[in-house]
Amino acid sequence: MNHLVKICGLSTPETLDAALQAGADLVGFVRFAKSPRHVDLALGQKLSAQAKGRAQRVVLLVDADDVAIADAVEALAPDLLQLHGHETPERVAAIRARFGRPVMKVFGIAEAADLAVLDAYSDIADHFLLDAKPPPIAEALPGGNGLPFDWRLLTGLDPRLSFMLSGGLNPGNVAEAIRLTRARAVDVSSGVEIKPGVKDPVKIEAFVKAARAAFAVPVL
Ligand SMILES: O=C(O)c1ccccc1NCC(=O)[C@H](O)[C@H](O)COP(=O)(O)O
Repeated sequence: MNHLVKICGLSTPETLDAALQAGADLVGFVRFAKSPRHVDLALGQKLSAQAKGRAQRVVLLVDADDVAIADAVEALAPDLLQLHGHETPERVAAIRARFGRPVMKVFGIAEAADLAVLDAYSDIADHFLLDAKPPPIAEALPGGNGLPFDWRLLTGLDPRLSFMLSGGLNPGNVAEAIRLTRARAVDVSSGVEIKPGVKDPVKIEAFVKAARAAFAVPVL
């Protein structure tokens, strides 16, 4: 995974266009009914068609069953499935085999011990996304909470490990996050919004620019 910027939770043609114009490499569509960013199948299909050939299209699912995944794959024809729930290595392998799409498994990080589980997925998931663990309150979403985790937890990771960084990133902090973690790919949702579920084209452009500038700084 090399120098990629993903804008997640896009749900209107206008903000999707802003992400594409800004040069996002990946665009994410959330399929999780409780989310303010959830897209139904008809809207998801329309947005995905708009992004086709311009960015990698990612469908985000949370502990989805095969029927829900099949519906999303048929309607949105994603390039990548982002699994944002508690999917076991066996479940990730089964989804990958059944749906024939690369899979990005998400890991919630709050402490060093949370990184230990990555090993179990290393031969199974195509990509890792390291996100903040959701806050321990009943109404918290599994992701998209705009909360960063302590990026210093990643400094001990094997430098060959490729991962996408997310959780509370925004145009103002993404450069520091890249510098500290040496992430080669970043993902944002809340940090480019005016309020939950409402993306801001100006913030989207600023985020992509800030990430690209930070990626251009040589790693020492
Ligand atoms: O965005 C949502 O509403 C959402 C719902 C359920 C699972 C995941 C969700 N979002 C994930 C993301 O948008 C990102 O991959 C990641 O969590 C970063 O989000 P943020 O901290 O808001 O930038």
